[in-house]
Amino acid sequence: MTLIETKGLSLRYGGATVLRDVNFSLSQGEIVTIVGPNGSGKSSLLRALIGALRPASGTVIRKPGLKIGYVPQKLQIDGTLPLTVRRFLSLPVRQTQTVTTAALTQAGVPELAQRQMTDLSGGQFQRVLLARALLGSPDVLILDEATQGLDQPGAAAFYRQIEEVRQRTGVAILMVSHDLHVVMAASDRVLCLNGHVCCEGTPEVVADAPEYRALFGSGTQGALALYRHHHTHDHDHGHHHDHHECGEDHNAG
Ligand SMILES: Nc1ncnc2c1ncn2[C@@H]1O[C@H](COP(=O)(O)OP(=O)(O)OP(=O)(O)O)[C@@H](O)[C@H]1O
Repeated sequence: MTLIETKGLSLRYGGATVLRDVNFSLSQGEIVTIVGPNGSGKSSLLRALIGALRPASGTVIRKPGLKIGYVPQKLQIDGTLPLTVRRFLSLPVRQTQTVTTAALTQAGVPELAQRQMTDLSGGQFQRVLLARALLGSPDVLILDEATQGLDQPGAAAFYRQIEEVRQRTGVAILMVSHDLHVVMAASDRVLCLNGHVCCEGTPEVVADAPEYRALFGSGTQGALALYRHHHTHDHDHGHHHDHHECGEDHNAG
């Protein structure tokens, strides 16, 4: 079932078009990653999908009643305020202990409930943000560079947790990431942006695409083989592995 879809979506800030003609869809249970160089329109696409940015042309279609959980890149917490993890999860909407415990368990960190937010490591903090996004059982989880600042094992562990959540709950996951190696391995489908959709498909197809290699080089191939784990499920989304010509100037190499 399609949860979110864009048709011919173009986005503009003032007179500048930052993304044009994006046809994209996210189905139930899918993990899709958006990659692309800095300024290629990744965050703008996320903002359009959650309704925070109006299309210049084209449409965004969300399934009626769609619930979206959002994991931001970072969140500033006032270091002078004592705030336990459990209380943080109860802001701004009060949650029962059962609900917060369940969310923390899903995020893989049930033991953190009584800890102070300011005492958490980067990886633990991101797990708590994940738990917060899972409150209310979303249909879609959107993560905007949620592993920024984590080392590679930390990022890999975070993505494994996401995969586990997906398997347990069937939530669809859309993420923006610069951790190309890890992300490619954790995704069903990758969307490579550069002001438009450069290429799209399974991680293997995208890593092989000349458009992707022009942007990122060919170094991800080996890492991909190393990190790739096998999904036992099978999705039939009917997506094509599209390759488009990249009109932008590539920063080759
Ligand atoms: N509020 C804004 N007003 C004007 N221009 C903006 C605004 N937000 C983003 N842009 C521009 O739109 C383009 C796309 O930005 P966006 O943040 O979507 O890229 P990105 O792919 O997420 O980049 P990064 O990887 O650096 O986070 C950039 O050229 C950026 O400068």
